[in-house]
Amino acid sequence: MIEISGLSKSFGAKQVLRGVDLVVPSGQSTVIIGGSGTGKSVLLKCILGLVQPDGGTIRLDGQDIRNGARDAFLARFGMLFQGAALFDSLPVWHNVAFRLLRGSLARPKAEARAIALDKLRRVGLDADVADLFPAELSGGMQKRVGLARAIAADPEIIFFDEPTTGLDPIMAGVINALIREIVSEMGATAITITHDMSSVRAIADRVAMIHAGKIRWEGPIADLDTTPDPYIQQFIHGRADGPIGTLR
Ligand SMILES: Nc1ncnc2c1ncn2[C@@H]1O[C@H](COP(=O)(O)OP(=O)(O)OP(=O)(O)O)[C@@H](O)[C@H]1O
Repeated sequence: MIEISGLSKSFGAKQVLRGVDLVVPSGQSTVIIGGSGTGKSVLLKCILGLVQPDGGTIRLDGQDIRNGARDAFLARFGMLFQGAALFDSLPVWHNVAFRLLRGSLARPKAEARAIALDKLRRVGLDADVADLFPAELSGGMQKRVGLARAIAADPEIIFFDEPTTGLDPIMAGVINALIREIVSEMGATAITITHDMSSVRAIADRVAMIHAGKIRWEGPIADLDTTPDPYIQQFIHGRADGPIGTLR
């Protein structure tokens, strides 16, 4: 379980997070929604320790993330970055096995390759893709490779940052279904940032909306459509009129 309480972060005069309180239950898929620039990525970066918050606490299984070994902490996470973020100069299998070839998770090369091939198979890619370079793959295939990389070390917690951006609706559906399957199969805790409402519905057990630096609404996906919260209603229906200003 990840417990975030009173998290705040400013950049210069700009207050991005103003006291975020959120509990992310283990083994469930939580999706974070909110307008552009509301601090969704900053929140994830705070959890990963890539951005230092100004105030508040983040606990993982009861322990403050500032205490304890950094390497061991990061080894528990997997991450699918926006745009897949593959290394162009490395073949696909090497991209997937990246974290298995160095650091605390290092394995012998042959074993790392075998794991990479297994994870590629898991996301629907054949072994003949393993020795290609990322530039030789379509955007959807690159996303799958990014997904295989995110699960390569069997992480307990996986972050998906806008997993369907740039994909056609069918490929987006395939990636959503894969994410859902992987999370259920691995029993992993997932946190996804997305603007894509069909992704929210396909992936989420729980939804949290961030607005004006705080969690505006949080609840099970089944309550999303029926909540009277005007911010949620405006957001999920994509209305220009409502309490969320459109001049940003
Ligand atoms: N390192 C940084 N230095 C200065 N400002 C930053 C930094 N990182 C983020 N910000 C600012 O914090 C705000 C929130 O950014 P963030 O990337 O978290 O938004 P987001 O909700 O993920 O947006 P989007 O949905 O468009 O990706 C933005 O105004 C951004 O400019």
